[in-house]
Amino acid sequence: MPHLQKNYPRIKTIVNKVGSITNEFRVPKFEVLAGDSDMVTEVKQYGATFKLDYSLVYWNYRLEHEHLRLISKFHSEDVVCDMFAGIGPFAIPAAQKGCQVYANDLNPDSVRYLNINAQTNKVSDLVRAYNLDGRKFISSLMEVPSSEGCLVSNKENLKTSEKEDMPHNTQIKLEDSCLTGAEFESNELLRAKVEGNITSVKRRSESLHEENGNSSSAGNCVPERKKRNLNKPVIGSRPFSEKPWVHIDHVIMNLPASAIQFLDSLRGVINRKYWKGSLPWIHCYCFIRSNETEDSIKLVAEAAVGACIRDPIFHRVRDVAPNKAMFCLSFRLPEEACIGGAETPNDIVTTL
Ligand SMILES: C[S@@+](CC[C@H](N)C(=O)[O-])C[C@H]1O[C@@H](n2cnc3c(N)ncnc32)[C@H](O)[C@@H]1O
Repeated sequence: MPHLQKNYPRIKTIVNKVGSITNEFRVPKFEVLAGDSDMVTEVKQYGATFKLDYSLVYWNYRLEHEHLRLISKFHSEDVVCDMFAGIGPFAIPAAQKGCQVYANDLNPDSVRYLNINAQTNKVSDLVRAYNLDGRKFISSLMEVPSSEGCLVSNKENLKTSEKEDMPHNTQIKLEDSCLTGAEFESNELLRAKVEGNITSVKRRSESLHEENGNSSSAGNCVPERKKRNLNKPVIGSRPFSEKPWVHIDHVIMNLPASAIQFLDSLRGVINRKYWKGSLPWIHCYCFIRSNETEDSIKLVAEAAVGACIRDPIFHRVRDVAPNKAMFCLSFRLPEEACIGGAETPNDIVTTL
């Protein structure tokens, strides 16, 4: 077979996916049909190279077009937050475009490869990687530090019934969980972090968004381009915005089986007093079964964020089974979901 000859000897292992994915990290099980049992490999998507271990992390080559579609909506100066980043198929190309990316995954192996891939693709300066549960990640990221004059956590401003268990000192926890590739490789440093000997990872303080002022492009998925010095080269040329609580343009939530249940973590985390410019676009992936509709999914999302969602955009990503399709629900976070935003309406229907 000519194509086999062409690929030989690069193909070292042939595997077959077995069973369905049930584990938290969405890692499929494979049986080795031929070759090495080592499942570390390299793949390419739209000019980026990704190293991964198929036996340890999630990877789905079928999402290439979707990764590209979403990134095409971003502008080079956008700040992106990827709650379930995996090994970086959104984060790396977004950073290659010039975006600053806060990328998180609960799977430590995914974070390790995310950092390796950021280095390989020369975008380490624009990617901050975290190893936290998605909820903790977003609440920590949005926490206004006391040095900014905010003495209580954002969640403290919510009604008691809406409070979640907020970890004390979340800012320190967030910094402790932000690991560069080199740090991840260093067991000693990791141990020191766990033991609390190191409380922060050095951060550059300048905020890109302080100079941007207010801008808004409600109803349009492509945010307005912000003013900046166009003489500056895009990639790696500016300090990373270290104040995520001041502005983020996009939040990516690609965990289709349950991302919609994480939407409540966006409720009451943004404090309008500190936030500059328009609210972020949320890109929440979900499955829609034949007994569900876009309207029913919208109601679930509204109940989670505690506010009406205006002009949602549903994009069909792919069919995953005869009665089940993967969608991306994109919407701008409503003002009512923020502290100091418009008042939360109490007439939201929560039943399906
Ligand atoms: C469907 S994969 C998507 C990965 C990547 N964004 C992509 O498009 O290929 C979902 C990822 O979410 C991670 N994950 C699962 N539960 C999580 C949680 N509670 N908090 C953060 N990440 C989680 C998994 O480890 C997995 O890497």
